[in-house]
Amino acid sequence: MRALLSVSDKTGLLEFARGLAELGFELVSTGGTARALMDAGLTVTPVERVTGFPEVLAGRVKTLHPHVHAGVLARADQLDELRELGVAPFDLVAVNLYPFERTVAAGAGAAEALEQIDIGGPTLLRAAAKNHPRVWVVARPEDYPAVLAALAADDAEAAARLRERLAARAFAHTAAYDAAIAAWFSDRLEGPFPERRLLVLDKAGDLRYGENPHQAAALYRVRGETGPLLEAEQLSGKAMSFNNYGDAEAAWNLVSAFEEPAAVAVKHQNPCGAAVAPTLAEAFQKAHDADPVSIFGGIVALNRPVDAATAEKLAPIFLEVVLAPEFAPEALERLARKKNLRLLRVPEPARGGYLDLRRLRGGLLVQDADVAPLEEAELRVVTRSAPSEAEWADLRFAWKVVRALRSNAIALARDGATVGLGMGQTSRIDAARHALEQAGEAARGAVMASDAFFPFDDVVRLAADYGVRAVIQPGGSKRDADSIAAADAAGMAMVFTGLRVFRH
Ligand SMILES: NC(=O)c1ncn([C@@H]2O[C@H](COP(=O)(O)O)[C@@H](O)[C@H]2O)c1NC=O
Repeated sequence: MRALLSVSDKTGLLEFARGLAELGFELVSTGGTARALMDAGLTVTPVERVTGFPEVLAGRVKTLHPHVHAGVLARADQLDELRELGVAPFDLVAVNLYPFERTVAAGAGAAEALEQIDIGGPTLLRAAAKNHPRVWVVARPEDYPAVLAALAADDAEAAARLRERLAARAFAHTAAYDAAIAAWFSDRLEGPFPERRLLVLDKAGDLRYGENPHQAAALYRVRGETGPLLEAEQLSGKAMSFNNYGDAEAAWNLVSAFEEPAAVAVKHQNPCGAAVAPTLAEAFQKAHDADPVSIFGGIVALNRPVDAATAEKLAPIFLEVVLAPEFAPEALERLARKKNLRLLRVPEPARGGYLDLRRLRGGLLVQDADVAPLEEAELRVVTRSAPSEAEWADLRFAWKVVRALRSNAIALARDGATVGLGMGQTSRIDAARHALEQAGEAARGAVMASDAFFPFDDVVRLAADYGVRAVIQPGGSKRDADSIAAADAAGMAMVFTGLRVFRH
């Protein structure tokens, strides 16, 4: 039996090769792999001896030769033909590829990136995978132990099943490799919306179920991307559910928008309370008090390490998930006592652009994620009175919150905390009504943010009736003048952002 070993990542190589040698395999290898094996005292046939041709062009051509590929591709019923050609068969191919993705992620230039496009390796993997009824193909070091075990066992059927699984993995591996190369070209030549985009999804784990118990679900990573929830470390509690992930991401996105200590509670993708304060414990208390009913069973995101004081406030409340950049040991000890509460340490604030993908049946809507900052230079006071300093702070705060709500959305805030939220309504006046009714007396002296312009002056008039003092909204309606006049009549200040922030 003969094995061809040609690997860039030499993890586990020596143990694997030793195991193969003990099973009676002759080992054939390319330059660096052969050297590593020989240095470890193993007997190796250099691939040049098989091809009768040196490795040339700085490694661009090593295994690309009929004496290699005929040996890999010959079916069991073609071995006589192979013998007549004077070519010996290969029974196993273990190849892993030049690290193209890692090289370009490290900022390599075009010339270096091109050199890292493996040609011979994928060719070998595809050939061996095609011929899996006879040949073993091993593309990942983590598969070495299973292959050795199957070779040592006397179960031809189980071995054939494993060879088929390995073949499927090898084709997925080379396809993903080519997808990374294609993405590298298209990013450089076509930008984020190329004619064809190849998404590679790697399973991160099965989920117990989807949005509802009758829906099966799993979590996947998008190859080449990272994200706060994908990088998060679960410190305690039950496994995260499908809905937990969605809600935790929504909470993390909003809490990451604040510089000062902040707390955000989310239910069903929408914040139900958000607040900033000099300390995290105060911020959480304010976010909780914003809607002490809805937070029940909610998800809380905090943008500072959770200290003992905050943990004391979190502990009595039934929550699904708490996520934060860190947990102090006392806080962890206190909260981990609650077995059902999931605690997530999230290393990175959610910052920077990414592509937002939304599924249609048979299609995908792709857009830049809405991370555009509020441009101070774009802010325009359009009323006779301007916001006070405290109102400005609340307007900026409310604007961040309204962006996180499903449209149509209205957020009311006061003293760095939400006091009323209206979201997911089909009319803006209904969103306003919901927010104002929820706030009640707390609307007096509060500020209001709207995710899109006011088509009529009704929202402003209603807000004035409740005592709202200042409004922030994109502006741009045909009837802006009516809303401005209503604000002026009530002595309210109004600021235009020039930026619409729908979330559908
Ligand atoms: N050109 C070839 O014929 C060729 N054959 C195998 N390789 C790659 O060479 C690497 C191993 O090289 P070495 O054994 O010299 O460290 C592997 O990643 C393998 O995928 C090749 N290199 C690139 O295409």
